[in-house]
Amino acid sequence: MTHVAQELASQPDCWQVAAGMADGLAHRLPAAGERIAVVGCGTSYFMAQAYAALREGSGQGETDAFAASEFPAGRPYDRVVALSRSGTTTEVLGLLGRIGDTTRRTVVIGDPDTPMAAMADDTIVLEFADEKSVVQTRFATSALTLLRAHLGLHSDAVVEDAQVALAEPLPAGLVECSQFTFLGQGWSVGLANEAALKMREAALAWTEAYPAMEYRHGPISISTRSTATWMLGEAPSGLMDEVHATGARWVAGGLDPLAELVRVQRLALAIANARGLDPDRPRHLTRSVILSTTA
Ligand SMILES: N[C@@H]1[C@@H](O)[C@H](O)[C@@H](COP(=O)(O)O)O[C@@H]1O
Repeated sequence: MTHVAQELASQPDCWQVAAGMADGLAHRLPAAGERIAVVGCGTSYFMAQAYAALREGSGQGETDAFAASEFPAGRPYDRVVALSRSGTTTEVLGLLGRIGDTTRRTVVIGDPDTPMAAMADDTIVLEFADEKSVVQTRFATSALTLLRAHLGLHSDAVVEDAQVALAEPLPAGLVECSQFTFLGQGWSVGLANEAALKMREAALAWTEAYPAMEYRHGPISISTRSTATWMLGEAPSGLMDEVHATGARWVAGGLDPLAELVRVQRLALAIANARGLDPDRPRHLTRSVILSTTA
């Protein structure tokens, strides 16, 4: 079994551990009313997008998400929350070094013995969710689960949904599709972006991701009979019919969107397998990107 397959399958257990940590860490996570930015690269950025939408939606305070390389200068945040499995990603280190001392730096990382920990005011380590693989699954979803639980938006039902996502057969015929589009709304937009990234990283699949309503404004034009359009979370009314009219396959499930992401991770591995790819050795990728110049 590949590392990524093993790590992917441990997500229900990891989410339970992560959610169980939320109360004990409450004083170290953003308090209601704080103005925060949440940052990361790749998968960690997409988790940041999801968390920002959840926190804003819950009325806990202004929350902006940025790819670490795009963090704007001069914004007066109370706190920056950086997500990074490796704790070594150059763009995150660069921004932690740039921000002024009036902004608190909280990092959520997988490995304590890393440069990011040394640059932070507070380091939350999710060692139990760290991974051997290049392609991230459980670290990112566990970090999001911790943050989601801190907002009071996690329940055991999410873990049960993840178990269902691991046990149920994948929707028939998806492995043969030639193009995949993932759609989300609110916090699941970040998850749709992550779903698309997983399919690219592990399976070299042509994937796109959009906010569900944006899909109607142009991207739907590439839809064909060999497209799969996968909605994470509840679909806007009428969208399924519009997708069906293009001949594409529509996929949607009643699971929590984070558990739906687990189904997509499984699909990515199934496609990698069908194409003879090793998802533990994804093309052109490394576990962490360390650049010689700071973005
Ligand atoms: N190929 C990896 C991505 O899969 C990962 O999401 C990103 C962020 O890594 P980290 O969370 O360690 O900062 O780094 C690289 O780009």
